[in-house]
Amino acid sequence: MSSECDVKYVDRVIPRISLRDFDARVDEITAELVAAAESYGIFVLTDHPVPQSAIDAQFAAGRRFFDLADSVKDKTPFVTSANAGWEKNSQARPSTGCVDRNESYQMQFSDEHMAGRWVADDDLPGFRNQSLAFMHACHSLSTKLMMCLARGLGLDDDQTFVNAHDITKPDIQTVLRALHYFARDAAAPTPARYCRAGPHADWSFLTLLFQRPGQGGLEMCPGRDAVTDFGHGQGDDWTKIKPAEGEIVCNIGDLLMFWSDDRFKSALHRVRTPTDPAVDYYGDRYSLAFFNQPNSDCVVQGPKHKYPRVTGREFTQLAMKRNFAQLRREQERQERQEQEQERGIQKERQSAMIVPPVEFQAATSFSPYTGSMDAGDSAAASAAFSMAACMASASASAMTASMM
Ligand SMILES: O=C(O)CCC(=O)C(=O)O
Ligand SMILES: [Fe+2]
Repeated sequence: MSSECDVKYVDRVIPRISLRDFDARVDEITAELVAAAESYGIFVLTDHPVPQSAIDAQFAAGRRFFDLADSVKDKTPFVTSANAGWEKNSQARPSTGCVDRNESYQMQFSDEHMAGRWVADDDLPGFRNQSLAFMHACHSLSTKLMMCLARGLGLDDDQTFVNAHDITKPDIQTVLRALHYFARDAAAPTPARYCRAGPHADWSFLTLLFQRPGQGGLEMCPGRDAVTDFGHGQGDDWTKIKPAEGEIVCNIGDLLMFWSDDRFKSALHRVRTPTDPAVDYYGDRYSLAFFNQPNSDCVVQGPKHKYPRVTGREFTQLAMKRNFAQLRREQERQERQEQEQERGIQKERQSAMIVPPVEFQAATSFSPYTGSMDAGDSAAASAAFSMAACMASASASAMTASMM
């Protein structure tokens, strides 16, 4: 994993697809969606049917939720089995081995998943109805895209994907996630291993992402050839996706990559951690991610049968298993690296003691050895500390990490 500071940027043109006159232009729109899905797997929708007033209202509702005291938000904590509820600084990413520094609230359509997970009307009047209305608008737009993508793949039934995302059934897994990234002081250095959202691909079928103008940070890196490939560290060059009013960023998720036998690409993306006051956004950042996730019982099988047939539930379980195995490998790698660093420091200390330079004996506090050793000590100490913090929160959230 490269650090945020030495990242390479590439100016890619992210496809922009207008949904104007959808019914009349459906073939043209389908061709554009397929081309975008086959290349970067990420595109921007314009002239779509979700009104700006509805987007603004949902951002305002999310803002009201995040402004509540943690003790109130914690009345509806995140649970993995439901993939719903509130969590803070607890989603660990395999790419970083650390938790993302944000809070999020995940909402689902089904009463079964949301039992005890909706914030109470007394705490936030109207929040539930507002959010469900927004989710229906996102779902309705998603069904148009699903129909085009099924046609583009040449499936016999262009409703295959729509039918696999039936929000009236209790086993629907689709999620609206409201996110809040905390403001950082631009004058203070960013702590080691502080990540807004580490590189990842979504497990969903298709994600609709709403950003606020001026609250930048979203970046993408294409190039995963197979859904089984994590891709972290390969082709590590990123492109910024600037937020703009009225636009929706869509990214193909792993499920659609799997379902299309890897023809449609699920893109790596992340939210940049601000480290450079000249270019980065340090303020509070809010976003809304609508993850289309299928019914647990639907059957997933690509037209070319590249991968075995699985149910929606099995796909999610396999993705979680793979994710946590990779997370563990990354955390173990970091632990080994820290132990090696610690051993190197011990060796350096011993050799400094064997041959103490004259100036070291005379003026300890100005010695270059003292200086470098102190610097090493404090770097190692702070790395060890932050790793311990990461490990603690990662294991606390272990299997609670949300599914995207
Ligand atoms: O907040 C964002 O812009 C991206 C969020 C995201 O990628 C996720 O939650 O999976
Ligand atoms: Fe994501």
